[in-house]
Amino acid sequence: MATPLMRQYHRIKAKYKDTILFFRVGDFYETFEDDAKLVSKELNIVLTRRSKDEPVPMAGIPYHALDAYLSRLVKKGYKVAICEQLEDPAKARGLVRRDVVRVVTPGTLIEDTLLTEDNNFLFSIYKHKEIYGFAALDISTGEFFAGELDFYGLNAEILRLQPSEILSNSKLNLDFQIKILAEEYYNDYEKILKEHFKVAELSGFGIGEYGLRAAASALKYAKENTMNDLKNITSLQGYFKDKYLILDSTTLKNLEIFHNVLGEDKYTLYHTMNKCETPMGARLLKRWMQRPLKDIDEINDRLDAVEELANKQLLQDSIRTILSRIKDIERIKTRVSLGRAAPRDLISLKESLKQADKLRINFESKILKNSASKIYGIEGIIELIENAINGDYPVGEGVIKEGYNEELDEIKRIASNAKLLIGKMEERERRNTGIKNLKIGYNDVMGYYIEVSKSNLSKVPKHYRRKQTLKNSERFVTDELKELEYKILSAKDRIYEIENKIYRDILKKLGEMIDVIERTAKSIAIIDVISSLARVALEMNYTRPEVDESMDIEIRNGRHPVVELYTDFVPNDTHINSDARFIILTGPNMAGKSTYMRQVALIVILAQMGSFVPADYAKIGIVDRIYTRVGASDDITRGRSTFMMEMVELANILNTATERSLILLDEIGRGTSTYDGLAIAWSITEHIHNSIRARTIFATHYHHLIDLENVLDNVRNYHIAVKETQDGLIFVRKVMPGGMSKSYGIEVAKLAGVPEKVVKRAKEILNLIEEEKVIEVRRGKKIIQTMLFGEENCSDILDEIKRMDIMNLTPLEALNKLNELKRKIENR
Ligand SMILES: Nc1ncnc2c1ncn2[C@@H]1O[C@H](COP(=O)(O)OP(=O)(O)OP(=O)(O)O)[C@@H](O)[C@H]1O
Repeated sequence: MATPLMRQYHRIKAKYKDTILFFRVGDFYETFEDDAKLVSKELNIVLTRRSKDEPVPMAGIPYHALDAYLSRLVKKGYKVAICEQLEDPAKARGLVRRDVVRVVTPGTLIEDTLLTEDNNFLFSIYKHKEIYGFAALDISTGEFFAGELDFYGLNAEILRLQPSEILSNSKLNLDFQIKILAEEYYNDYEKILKEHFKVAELSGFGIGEYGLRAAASALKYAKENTMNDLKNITSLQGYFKDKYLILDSTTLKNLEIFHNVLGEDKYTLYHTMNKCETPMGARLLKRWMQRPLKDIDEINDRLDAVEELANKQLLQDSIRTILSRIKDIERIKTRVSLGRAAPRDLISLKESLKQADKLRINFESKILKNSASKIYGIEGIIELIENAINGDYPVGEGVIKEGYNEELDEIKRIASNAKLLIGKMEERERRNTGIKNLKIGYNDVMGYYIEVSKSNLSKVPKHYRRKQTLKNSERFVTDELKELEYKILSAKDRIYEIENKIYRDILKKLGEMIDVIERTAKSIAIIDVISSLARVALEMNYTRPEVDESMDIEIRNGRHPVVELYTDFVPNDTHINSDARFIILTGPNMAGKSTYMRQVALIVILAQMGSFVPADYAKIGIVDRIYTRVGASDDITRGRSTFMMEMVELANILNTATERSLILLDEIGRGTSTYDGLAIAWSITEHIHNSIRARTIFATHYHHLIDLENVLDNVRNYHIAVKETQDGLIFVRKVMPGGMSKSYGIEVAKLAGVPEKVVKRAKEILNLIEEEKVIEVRRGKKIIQTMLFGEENCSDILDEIKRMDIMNLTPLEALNKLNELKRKIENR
């Protein structure tokens, strides 16, 4: 028979079946039964039994360690329901009332200790046929946006945002863990959104129905789990992909924008460019990098701002000093509006706003001017916190400043008076009784007492009442002492109550000014990003790019922003325009082909996000999407071969690229036979050149492809020069016009330390192949297959046929001639 406590547990657990239930019992959060087994395994804590009579598996954690354990479970993707005691166990009659106050899921965190500086997105998907409505909500910052995408776009958006939790109305073939939500989360979308945003019409959002459904589900889910009405989420932005340069997931990966090939954060474009001083700035920089712009005016506005700060180093320095003193007020704002901000938060907010005030500088450029002008109305907040908050003290124990509330001050006066009187009383009683070591002490059990040592007991006056006998002394109380004690203790309770009420009021008042904090946080973020871009521009010697509607990508002395940090970098030029749209780039392995192609793409991305670029000069005709087909990595998880992966990616490029896109191809067709590969590479080049007409750089080993320059108008050959010396190859890393008709695979193999014998033999075989014009050599047999590439190999036979005078041949002679020709061909 279960005890009442376990019955209560089961009742609550039944409502939160899909979560781990943390059940508060005294100073512990306990888990029971299957939860306990799981938790003990995942957190490596002891699995015990509740009691001998009730052998339920149990594992508990001390209440003060909650956040640390929570964070570990949530990181592993678990949902945890926190069940609290809703009344003081000392005062409860019978079983303490308990209920769940919050369900913690990875995508709905607000606890500062569980969050990193990065955004923490909850992502929701509503699939309808081929349309994917989606919404991304970060309740820790209040950011919320929604839109509609196709499958590729959806995938890219997920990769970009790295959400902590993904919800969906239906099963999807994605590489991410997805939680299927009931239809009701999506169906009531009109009601959910209208009520939350207090609007009569949803059309104002400019977001399609499926995007709205996804948004509603995210909001409902977040509200349910936080058990909060999430007033901090004040707007829903439309996500319109036409506005941005699209970087799909493959491209983000290949260009190492946010993660390098090893999946780390360092040696990435973001890491290089992020010199932001505030978390708000760092998050915004990431957003700008995820979504470079296409609108020339908007890009130039950003560039103007970067230029302003890049040119004024003193101003830049002082702005950065100011920014470095600003805390994450975007997150504090959220905690204020959720009523969860701690005194420390308010102090940080006040100090940050004081700094923000200094950013109201007379800027020249539009964006900076605009941002500075939006920092206003902060005095009220600063004043309120300054007047009310005493310091980082616990609420109820002195957090409210003297002079803020009369009633509180009065009670504090009474309490401190009583304390003073007790202090005086000690003196007086020593005098009156003549007991020199008489002491007034305090403990939680007895309250105030007068302590007299055994040797002085005879001097104790009659009105002292004995309370406790210790080894060497006795403790007494008097009516007067108890009266003073009552004053002090009841004052303490009152102070606790009043301070809590005042504190809540302050949070409420701040909550009413939340738009001021939000506006200021946004301005700070923008100023921070601009100053970060200006700092990089200055430190790394970047230049302002020209951005226009042309088809040009003209770069002089361009550099790879990341590789240049750790090598002696050789800058290179790029000349792409409407006449020279398709670059075929040849050069041996290790020459720097991939680095060069990435460098071009990164410069385009930087330019369109409004940054200066690593080059002496750059002119970029707006690009609408960057495609990359780089390197070969097996996608073992999906069971696709390297070649298959390559073709899937190619299909995507060929089906969706436009004339405005930039395509980078590295070694197409490597995973198949040489003929196949060459044939595919050839026909893809023709197709992109003739039909898609996108700007393209194609790095290849197939030096046969350089012949295409003669056939296709807009193809240009370039190669990366190497020097051949007696000791082998030297890479000079210089991109030069013209194709390279030789590949240096064997030399590179030698450089890599392949044994001399193997290298020598490879050279022999290569000579054989080149002399005999064969391309396959099997098992030591010399010649197996004649190369039929191009007509010249049979030209002597063709000449012979041309020369033949058929009219003067007898049938037998003709037959003999035919036989002879056949034998000739067979012998090749
Ligand atoms: N312009 C440059 N200046 C200095 N070092 C460079 C330059 N370009 C590339 N490198 C260095 O050369 C190395 C090889 O470059 P990369 O990977 O681009 O060669 P690759 O031609 O693409 O080789 P593969 O065909 O084998 O993939 C890189 O590690 C890089 O550090």
